[in-house]
Amino acid sequence: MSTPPRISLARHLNDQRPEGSFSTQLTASPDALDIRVEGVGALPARMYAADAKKLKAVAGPAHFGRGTETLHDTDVRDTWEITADKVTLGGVEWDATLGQILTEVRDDLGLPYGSTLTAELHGLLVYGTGQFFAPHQDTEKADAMVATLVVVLPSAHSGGELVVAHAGQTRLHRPVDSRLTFIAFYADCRHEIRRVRSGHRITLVFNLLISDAQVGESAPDDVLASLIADHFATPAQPRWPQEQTTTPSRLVVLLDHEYSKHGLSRGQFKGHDAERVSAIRAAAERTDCRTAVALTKIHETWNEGYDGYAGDLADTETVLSWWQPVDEDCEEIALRVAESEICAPTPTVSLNPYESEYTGNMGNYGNTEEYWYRRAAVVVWPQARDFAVRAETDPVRALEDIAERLHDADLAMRTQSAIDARAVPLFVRLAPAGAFSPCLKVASSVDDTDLATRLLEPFSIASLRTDDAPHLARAAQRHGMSWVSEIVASWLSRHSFASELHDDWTQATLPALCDRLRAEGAADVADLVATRLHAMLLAFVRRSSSAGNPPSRRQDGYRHSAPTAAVILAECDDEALAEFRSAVAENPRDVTTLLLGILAALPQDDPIAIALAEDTTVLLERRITELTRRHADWSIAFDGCGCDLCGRLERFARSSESTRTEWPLKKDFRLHLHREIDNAELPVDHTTIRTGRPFTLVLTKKKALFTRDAAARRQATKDLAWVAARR
Ligand SMILES: O=C(O)CCC(=O)C(=O)O
Ligand SMILES: [Fe+2]
Repeated sequence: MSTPPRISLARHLNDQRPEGSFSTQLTASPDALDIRVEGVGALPARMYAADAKKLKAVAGPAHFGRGTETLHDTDVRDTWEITADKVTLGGVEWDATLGQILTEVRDDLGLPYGSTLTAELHGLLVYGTGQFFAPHQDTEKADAMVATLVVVLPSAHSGGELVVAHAGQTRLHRPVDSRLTFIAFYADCRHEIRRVRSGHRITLVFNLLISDAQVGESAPDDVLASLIADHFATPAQPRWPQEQTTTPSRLVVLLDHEYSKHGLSRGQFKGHDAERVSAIRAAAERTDCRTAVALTKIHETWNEGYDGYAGDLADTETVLSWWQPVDEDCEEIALRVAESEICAPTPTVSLNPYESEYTGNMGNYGNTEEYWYRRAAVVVWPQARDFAVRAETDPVRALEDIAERLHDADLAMRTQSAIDARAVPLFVRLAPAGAFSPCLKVASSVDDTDLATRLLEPFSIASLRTDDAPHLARAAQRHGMSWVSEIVASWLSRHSFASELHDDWTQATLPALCDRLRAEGAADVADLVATRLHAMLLAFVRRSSSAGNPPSRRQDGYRHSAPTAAVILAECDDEALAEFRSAVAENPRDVTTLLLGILAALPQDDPIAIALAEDTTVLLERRITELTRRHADWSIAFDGCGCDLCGRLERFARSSESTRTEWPLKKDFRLHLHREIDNAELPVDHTTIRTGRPFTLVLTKKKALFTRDAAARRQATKDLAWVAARR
């Protein structure tokens, strides 16, 4: 199998590695610098134990930073510190000497030619015998801080070496006796001050700040450009024999140094990262690709080696957590990238993880070690796949972007979104909150009705807001009324009619949405939405009234959906109202609960309220008559499922004399009757006597039937009076 282009690319970038290093060491004559310390006075060019003693007398124990905290712990850092405000640097030649040193440091570290470094004194440190600073990274205190500069002052000592590590390499810095020794290193490199064995190590520590650090233009690199083009043209290597792979959507080139978001935004690249970034950008431009700077989180799981064998990489996951495309705003994202999209000139394993975890005894899996890293990266993707790449990274924003551009009726964009088959299925899968409006905007602007359907179908009515009205109107114009009708039907079908979401949407949004649609000249769309909901309302009434629906559940449903029904009826025409009235007349069971709720939700003088009040009155009067029970009348209204057994139960229930009956019945029949009685909430005791074959079902009417009906009658009478008072 041939080498994947991304691997050749990593090798190529390594070959191109410029001379820039992660640390450097220079010296100057001690005469170049005069130092005064408050409380001590001028320091001699060469210091001895007595000078160190004086310095310690005005110094405090040094602290170190961890996250946002400042800590003191002599197991981590054991040294004396004099803060910068107590130290004055001077000398006729000092500025010139430092300026020269900083230019050399810039070039040695491989920082862009043309950029300027400035040194900001952080403090003066005194390490006595046994003192040290454990391995650590310096916090980049200012946005522009790229490196740390240490000036070791002439003072005899042994030990106290400064060791700097980066990307698997370490370098040991020992000062040059009787000179000022300048050691500079990138602030993200781990470094330590080894224990001082004798004498005193005395240093000045500076933060190095960079300005004018824009990445320079690189001469186009033909090899790089053709490798990038190959990467996007070559399907990923299959991970198992039959795997169907596609060509990668992006290339993620991992950088070697660590950066803050701010540093990346400002293009403050360190060492050979700077060259790499500019070379990649130049090559990307030549291959019609776009680029972004990004931050990644990498999680590696290693199987532990045994018997001296190295472990192997069991699993790795890389997530882009933040990015900033060129000339655009930055954005927090969360996108998993495939291994086949990653180019790592420096392997992640040779860097320092920010967290690690060892898991022993994993049964079959052996022991594993897990590591987490943060790495900066440059992301490259073909202009032609811009939409798909952005859609995956941030679907909502990508759509908004397209929607914006479509607004200008940009024909090119229109065709692009229409043909971009890679992206649309993604929205359908994600249907993220917030994507609805941009999807609707796009759908209202493309001629491809099929694409419009695919974009909008996955959503529910709950996503449709009043502000979407103009776009819905436009989409209706473009794709036709039967298209809107289908789309609206599918949005509405996502929730059942009396569900909370449905109710909330109808009550909060429907009236204003219909108003807006009418104002936009799309009354037909408003009517369509209202008609669809009206049809759902009628179906709900029919469904609710079925005999199998327990009365208490039916009443609850009616009580809940009455305000929604009122809103729907208010949007409908006379014909629709007439239909509703006849549906109510045909399905009278408990429907007064619905009607009373609707009346309560409407103003008294509303024509709908007036019409429905009439129906309510008729139904309540009829109900009061039904509930008026003669003394010792034991009849109970019941209609069963229509089967013979239910017929027999109905005769028993409706009989005004019969109060108890015993039916020897097989188990299935008994079960059916138990269920029917419970469902209808009949005031009838139903127990089984478990003797003989078959067992006997005993039905006994409960006295509660009299109190129950009396209470219902009182309530109906009250309701009737309430309706009358409103008229
Ligand atoms: O003392 C030094 O040389 C450097 C100390 C250091 O690493 C720091 O202040 O962060
Ligand atoms: Fe440090």
